Amino acid sequence: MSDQSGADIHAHRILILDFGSQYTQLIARRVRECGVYCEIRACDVADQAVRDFAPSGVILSGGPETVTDAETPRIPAAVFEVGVPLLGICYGMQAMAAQLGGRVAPSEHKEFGYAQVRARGHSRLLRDIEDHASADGYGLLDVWMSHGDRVEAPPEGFLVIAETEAAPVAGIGDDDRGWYGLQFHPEVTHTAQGGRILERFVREICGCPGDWTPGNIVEDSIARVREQVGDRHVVLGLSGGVDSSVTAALLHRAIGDQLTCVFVDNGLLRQGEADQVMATFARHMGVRVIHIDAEDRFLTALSGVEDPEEKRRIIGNLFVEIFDEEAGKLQGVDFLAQGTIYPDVVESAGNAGGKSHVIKSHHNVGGLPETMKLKLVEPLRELFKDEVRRVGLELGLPADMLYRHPFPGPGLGVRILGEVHKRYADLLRRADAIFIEELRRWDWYDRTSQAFAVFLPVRSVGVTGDGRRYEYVVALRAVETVDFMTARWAQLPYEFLDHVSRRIINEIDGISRVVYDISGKPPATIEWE
Ligand SMILES: Nc1ncnc2c1ncn2[C@@H]1O[C@H](COP(=O)(O)OP(=O)(O)OP(=O)(O)O)[C@@H](O)[C@H]1O
Ligand SMILES: O=c1[nH]c(=O)c2[nH+]cn([C@@H]3O[C@H](COP(=O)(O)O)[C@@H](O)[C@H]3O)c2[nH]1
Ligand SMILES: NC(=O)CC[C@H](N)C(=O)O
Ligand SMILES: [Mg+2]
Repeated sequence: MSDQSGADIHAHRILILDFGSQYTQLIARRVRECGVYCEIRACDVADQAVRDFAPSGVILSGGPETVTDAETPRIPAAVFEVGVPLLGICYGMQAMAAQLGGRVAPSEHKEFGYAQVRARGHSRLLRDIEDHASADGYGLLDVWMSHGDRVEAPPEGFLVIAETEAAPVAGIGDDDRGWYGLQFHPEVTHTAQGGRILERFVREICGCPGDWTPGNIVEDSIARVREQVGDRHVVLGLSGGVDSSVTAALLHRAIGDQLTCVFVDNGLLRQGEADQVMATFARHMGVRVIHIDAEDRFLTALSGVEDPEEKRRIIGNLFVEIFDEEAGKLQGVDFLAQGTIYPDVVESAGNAGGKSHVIKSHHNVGGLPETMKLKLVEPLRELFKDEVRRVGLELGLPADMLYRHPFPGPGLGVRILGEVHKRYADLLRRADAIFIEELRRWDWYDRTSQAFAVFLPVRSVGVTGDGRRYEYVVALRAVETVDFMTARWAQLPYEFLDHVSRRIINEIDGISRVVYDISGKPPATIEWE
């Protein structure tokens, strides 16, 4: 497709081959941050597909396998034949080395986490990029490693461009062909100069101009949606959260009146959510929104159910059942749109390779019933949250909507531990509203990425006035994160926590104790269930 100036915005494109790394999407994201369009394909993609893609460069991801074992993934021959620059990362470099005649072997010296690399300044890839200079003329880089195998000898034509104590060949390069390998991971934020290294590769070495911007992403998504949907109609599950709001704005722009949004009040929403959604979309943006009050249906279906995955499945199924019913009442609806984004997909192990572990079946991915009749439209499926927000700004959505904390589709259903009861949901809604109100008042809302209260169905003794109370416990959770894949607990001031705790216990009969969650992700997750 073309942008307004008529230039083909896909003319320069990077192909990323996925060998099963947890970080493949991060590579894609960093490449896009350089303003360069890219796509991920499985590592066993057909040779013809590589040629058809016509990449300006290819990046080979890391992966869990050992290249010297039998039947482990190999790089398709076409990758070496299309004559463009290559960058192998970790397994990608090891596979490159092995296939081009170098030597790779499992090593006694495994490196996981921080390492310091000595980079030799002569390669085009690493030239002038360093965190510190060493006395003997090497550039020193602070990087992040995760490997047990290593390259022992580079293939012919390659020079060693980086080394560590444990990996004498931590980087290889052939400037003539623009072929490189790095044992460390430039795509993770712990590799301080990683962004620069990837930018050097895609912009300078592959020659991509960097014109892949949020504006172009919007134009491209609109074109794809129009092509997919044609003249049929789409029902969109609109929660009022960031992802479905951006999806709604995008679809509204792409297909106008062919879009109907369905907002489901499942009885597990935040305080005041329904009014807010109807006001923003139906009244101000002129989008058609149907408001369904389904509290009883959800609470009845959840009665007696304690297991979090089971609760997600029930909630996801009911959502789709309701979308199906509403679609049936309208004319010509073939599609269901959802604001699914990449972390929902990877944590439910729904990614292309399917090699990641299931952490939680996010209701909109793993929780979908097999009998669903509607086809999915998910234009944000490959983006991370912060990219979604940039797309939303581009679409003109108000910043206070885009910078709202995310709220999971199963809502309070996974914030009430174990069985869900209406009384618990009502108590939790009030505690949560106090917490959020105070975060805003103390100017902490925008300094945390997600904050909420969790209902613990255990009772604890308290004393108010001279009376005994034997009531429930609420945990407060606040985290800082960029992409919600990893997170730190927020170091909220003690005075603030003290104030919130008092308000919750004093104002809400039925809660006698408040605790603060100090677990990171990993090893914990953001939600408690
Ligand atoms: N109450 C709801 N009514 C209709 N659809 C919903 C509702 N809750 C969730 N969904 C659908 O499920 C998708 C995933 O929910 P999720 O909470 O991950 O995203 P979101 O609500 O759009 O954004 P955010 O992550 O900011 O909360 C939504 O994008 C939306 O399509
Ligand atoms: O739509 C959703 N359906 C779900 O089932 C679900 N579970 C977690 N989340 C949200 O995902 C992000 C990461 O959460 P976790 O660290 O708890 O997995 C956080 O932002 C969570 O709120 C969900 N969102
Ligand atoms: N992160 C990776 O790509 C690891 C590659 C290979 N499995 C090793 O241990 O060296
Ligand atoms: Mg949500």
